[in-house]
Amino acid sequence: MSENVIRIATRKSPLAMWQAEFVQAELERIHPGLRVELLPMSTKGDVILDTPLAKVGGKGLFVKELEVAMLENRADIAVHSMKDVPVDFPEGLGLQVICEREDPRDAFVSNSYKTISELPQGAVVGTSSLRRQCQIRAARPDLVIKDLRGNVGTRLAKLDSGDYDAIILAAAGLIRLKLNDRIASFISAEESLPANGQGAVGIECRTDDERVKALLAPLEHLETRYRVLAERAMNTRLEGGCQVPIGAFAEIEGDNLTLRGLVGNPDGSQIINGTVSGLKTDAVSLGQALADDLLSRGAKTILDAVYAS
Ligand SMILES: NCc1[nH]cc(CCC(=O)O)c1CC(=O)O
Repeated sequence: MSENVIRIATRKSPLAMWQAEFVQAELERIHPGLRVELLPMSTKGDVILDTPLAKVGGKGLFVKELEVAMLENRADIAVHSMKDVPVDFPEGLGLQVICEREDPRDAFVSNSYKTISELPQGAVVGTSSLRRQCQIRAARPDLVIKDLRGNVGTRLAKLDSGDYDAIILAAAGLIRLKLNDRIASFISAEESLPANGQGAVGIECRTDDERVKALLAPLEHLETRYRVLAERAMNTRLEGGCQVPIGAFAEIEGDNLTLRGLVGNPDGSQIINGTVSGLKTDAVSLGQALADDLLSRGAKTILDAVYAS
């Protein structure tokens, strides 16, 4: 590989392309003379659209092909939404950089209503996220949750065609695609605790590629790293696949990190909440401690029941 080129493997969805082009522009800005090429590709997750995501094997489906491209040296880096990155990496690959986080909240999107509480009895809400479903049903058991797949544009088109009264999307994706005007309201973390890593972009590369690692280093945002490390550590300790409603959201003030976590069941009839605080440099152990706390207060029973079903 030429010394002056970095190749980015990316999914072809508009949001994935935005994220890859963002990293491309940042790298070219920081390193004059560096050429950054995009290698757009389809993943299994993009192809299987008719089956609920929770049933087809989950988030890893969106990253496998990108990882193979890096291992086969057809690409050097992959840019991911941290929310979609599985906790384990294949041998030889690692998450090198976490970039500054966009708004981590969920967004309420509707052409008729401003907030969840404005929705009439029995209204139909679109989301395929068990985390969102659990928290919405806990607050509003009357609402009907209907599966909603596809990229952001597809989901908005399904809302506009009248299949749903409202849909829930990550605010970050809408903001990045300049679709801010579709956000009827932001859903607070109290109403819907975000998913671990939501709104953050991470960059994966070969662990032995010192040239690429040095070029990527300036894109690192340390505060986001601590937050996402804490959130992911909680998920990892819970062994949370995407079959289980889990929320994890960290915030930092000064040197202090506060992590809120939640485990529930899909119908929202049970939710276990918890919070830990400590030094941001202890992000991983804080995440693990919160997971243990949730497990000891009922999360274990919920997780066992969900996995057995
Ligand atoms: N699950 C798909 C996905 N992965 C990342 C985002 C949004 C952007 C982000 O969280 O960084 C979305 C769409 C959504 O949840 O609405």
